[in-house]
Amino acid sequence: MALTHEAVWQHVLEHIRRNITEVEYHTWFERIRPLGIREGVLELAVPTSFALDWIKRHYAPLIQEALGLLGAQVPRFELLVVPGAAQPVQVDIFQAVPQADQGKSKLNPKYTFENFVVGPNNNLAHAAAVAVAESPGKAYNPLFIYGGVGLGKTHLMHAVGHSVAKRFPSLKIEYVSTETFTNELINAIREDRMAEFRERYRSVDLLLVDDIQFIAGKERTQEEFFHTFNALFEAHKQIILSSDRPPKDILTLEARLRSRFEWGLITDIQPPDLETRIAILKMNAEQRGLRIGEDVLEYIARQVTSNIRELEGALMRVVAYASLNGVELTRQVAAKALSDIFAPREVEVDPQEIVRVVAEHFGLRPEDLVGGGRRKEVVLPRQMAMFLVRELTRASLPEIGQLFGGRDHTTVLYAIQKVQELSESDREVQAILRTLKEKVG
Ligand SMILES: Nc1ncnc2c1ncn2[C@@H]1O[C@H](COP(=O)(O)OP(=O)(O)OP(=O)(O)O)[C@@H](O)[C@H]1O
Repeated sequence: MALTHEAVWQHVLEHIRRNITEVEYHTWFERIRPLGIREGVLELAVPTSFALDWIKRHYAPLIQEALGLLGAQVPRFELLVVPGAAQPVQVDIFQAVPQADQGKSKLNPKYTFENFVVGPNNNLAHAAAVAVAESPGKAYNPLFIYGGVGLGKTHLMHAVGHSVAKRFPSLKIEYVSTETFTNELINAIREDRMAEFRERYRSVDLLLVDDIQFIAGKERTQEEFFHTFNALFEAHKQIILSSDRPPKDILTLEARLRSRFEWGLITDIQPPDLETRIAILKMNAEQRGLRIGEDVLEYIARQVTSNIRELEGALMRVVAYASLNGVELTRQVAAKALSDIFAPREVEVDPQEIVRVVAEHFGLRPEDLVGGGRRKEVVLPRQMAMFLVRELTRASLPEIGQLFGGRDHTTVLYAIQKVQELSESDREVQAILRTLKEKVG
C-alpha cells in the first residue's frame, strides 16, 4: 500500500490547517514528510530536533485528533529527525490543487480524460466533451453539462482543457467558477478596470465556466456574461458551461442568456451505476498503488451511490482505517470504517438479497421479480421488493429500475407509492412487509 501514508498525511494536514493559523501551518507543517505507517503508527520526518520538540509539545493532540477522525482507534504517530526532510512534501496527484500561476490555466492535473471512467451514466457527456476537445469552437457550442453534486462535471471540463492544451498549445484557455467571475467583475467595476476585465475574458479560445446556475438573479453579472458569450461565440471560440440543472430550470435567468445556453448541446451526467462505481474505485486504488480486494471495493461501491467525491472519500477512509489500526483490509473492516457514516442497517442490506427473500416468500424465482412478466401474481411482489430496496438500501430510483430489469425510474416511483398507500390501508400488506423486513434484516 505504497501511498497510504501520504493519503493519511494529507487528511491529517487538512484537519490541522483548519485548526491553526496559516503562519503556524507554514512554519511547522509544510516541512514534515510522512515516511510510512508501521503497525498502526504514522511515522513522520521532521528536519530538526527543535522542530520535533516543538511539534510534539504544541501539536500532538491535534495530530492525534486528526488520526482519530480518520478512524484510528489508538491514534499514534512518531516523529523522527531526518535532516533532509525540509524538501517539500511529495505531492499526491490526487490532492494536487491547481496552481494559480500555471499561466496556461487553472486546471487540476488529475482531471483528465484518461482518469475519467465512462459508464452509461456519463457516456453522452463524455462523447460530447471529447468531440469538443477535438475541434473546439466547431463541434457543439456552447457545451452545457449538467448533473448533481460530485458527479464529474468539473472533471470533464478540465479534461477538455487538458486535451485542448496538448493538441493546440497556442490556444488560450480560461477556467473560472461563476463565483470567481462575479467577484472579479465586482472588483473590476469598483476599481474602474472594466476594459481589462473584458479583454481578459474576450481574448480566450476556450472558456470553461463552472456552476453557471449561480448566475441566477445576478443582473449585472448576467449582462456582462451575455456580452462575453456573444464576443466569444461570434469569434468561434469554444464555451463550456456546467450547472447542477438544465438551463430551463435556472430561475431568474434572463431569457436571452437561457436561449444562448440552449444553442449548442445540453448533456447531463447521472449518478453512476454499481459497475461504474466499482470501476472508479478500482482505478483510484490502482493509481494510488493500493491493492484492494474486489469484495471490499464492491462493498464500498454499494454504500455510496450518488456522489463520486464521497465515493472516493469512503475509499480513503477505509484504507486509512485499516492501516492506522494495523489490520488487513477486509469487507468487515471496511464496514467498520464506514459504520460512523452509514447506519448499520444500510450497511448490511444487499438489494439482491431483498429480491431473493421476497421471491421466496411468494413462491417465485428471483428472475420472475426482475424479469419483464406482468402476471398478477408477480406484479405486487415485485412492487413490494422495489419498495423494500428503496427503504432498506441507499439505491436511487434509477438504480432500482436497473436492478429490476432496466425499468424506468417513474415505474419504480409508481410502485413505491402504490405499496406505501397499500401499507397504510391494508393490514395484510402491512404484515407481509413486516415479515419480509425481518427476513432480510
Ligand atoms: N467518471 C469518473 N471517473 C473518475 N472519477 C470521477 C468521475 N466522475 C467524477 N469523478 C471524480 O469525482 C470527484 C468529483 O467530481 P467533480 O468535482 O468533477 O464533480 P462536479 O460534478 O463538478 O461536482 P460539484 O457539483 O460539486 O461541482 C472528482 O475527484 C472527480 O475526479
